[in-house]
Amino acid sequence: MEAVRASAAWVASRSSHDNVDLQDRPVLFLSVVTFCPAVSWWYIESIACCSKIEKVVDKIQGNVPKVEWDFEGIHYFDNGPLTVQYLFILDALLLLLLASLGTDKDLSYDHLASGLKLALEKDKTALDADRLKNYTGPELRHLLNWPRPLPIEEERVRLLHEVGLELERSFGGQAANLVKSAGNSAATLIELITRHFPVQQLIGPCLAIGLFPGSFTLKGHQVFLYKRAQIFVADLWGAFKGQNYGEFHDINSITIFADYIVPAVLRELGILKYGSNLSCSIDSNCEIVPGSEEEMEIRACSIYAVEKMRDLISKKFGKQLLSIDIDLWLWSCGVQNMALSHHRTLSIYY
Ligand SMILES: Nc1nc2c(c(CN[C@H]3C=C[C@H](O)[C@@H]3O)cn2[C@@H]2O[C@H](COP(=O)(O)O)[C@@H](O)[C@H]2O)c(=O)[nH]1
Repeated sequence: MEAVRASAAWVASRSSHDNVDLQDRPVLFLSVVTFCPAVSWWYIESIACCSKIEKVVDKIQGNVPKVEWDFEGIHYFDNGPLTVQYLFILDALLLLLLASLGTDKDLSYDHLASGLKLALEKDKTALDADRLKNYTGPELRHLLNWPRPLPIEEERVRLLHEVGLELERSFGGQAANLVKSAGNSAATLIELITRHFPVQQLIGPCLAIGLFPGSFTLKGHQVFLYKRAQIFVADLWGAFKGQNYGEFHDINSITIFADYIVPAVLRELGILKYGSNLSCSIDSNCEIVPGSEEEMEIRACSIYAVEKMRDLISKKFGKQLLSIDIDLWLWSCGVQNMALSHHRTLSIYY
């Protein structure tokens, strides 16, 4: 997504040393980097890259370990439209709740993925649009086999209703039709998702747009992350192995999905370096305010760093990697490292 790349580069270019330092950050060009992607990238490309990113790229010799989609064995897959419906609902429900401020993790990604899988195995109509429109909180709990009220249950139920309604209104009730109408273009699919599933909400200082939230405003600039919508595309690509519903001619336009895990892995690798205040907040589990400069910088610099890594791998080793593959590698490392210290933001817009 060019919009994601350009805005991540813009945030990276103006990120303060006090928060996130990328070492090869284009600080000098702060005032000239604009939203015009061509201009942004020209300036950023002119930065000599002799940083930690290069060291990491050299160390792995441009070889990113291949991580298979569903390496955890928790997703539903039947090679057809029901899988598309499943992935769409799963990604719509990925309201991250950083459990963070508290102690234990409530309803993790694994719970959601395997809960919905089990529900579909029991009843193939469980995710039909007319059912989605009518679920109540307790019914959703039952569907997910979750013993107590879900975290932010009302919000999840509201989102399910919206998904059901819009799928019915515009796509004959089927997420597979939404995917078909994108004509094998990842960028078009993301555009369709953010256009058809809009919800405007003001949270803290930032405006999050979309049931699949796409953009945030930072100092008057729109910053695009498209995390969940891009994850949906990546899930289709991974599940269907680039065929059928997973065939996208522009899959290389997808960036990483800026969550809280990938930045923590990049920090561990030394690619992201946080200033002392931010380091201190993260290491002592303090909340990072949603929509704050710190949060945006952490997420956008992660996108920028991985794009840089990808470019370097291409230049030095002649390999064209997808950001999706780098993301899955980093993410899978992160989820397996329980001791990883990550930023904690209490937000449903992840
Ligand atoms: N960057 C990135 N972030 C990802 C994923 C995935 C799942 N990808 C699937 C695709 C193939 C594999 O087999 C994976 O299962 C989830 N997440 C995010 O992690 C968070 C987990 O929250 P919690 O469990 O509550 O702590 C949540 O924000 C969720 O949105 C990914 O791939 N990359």
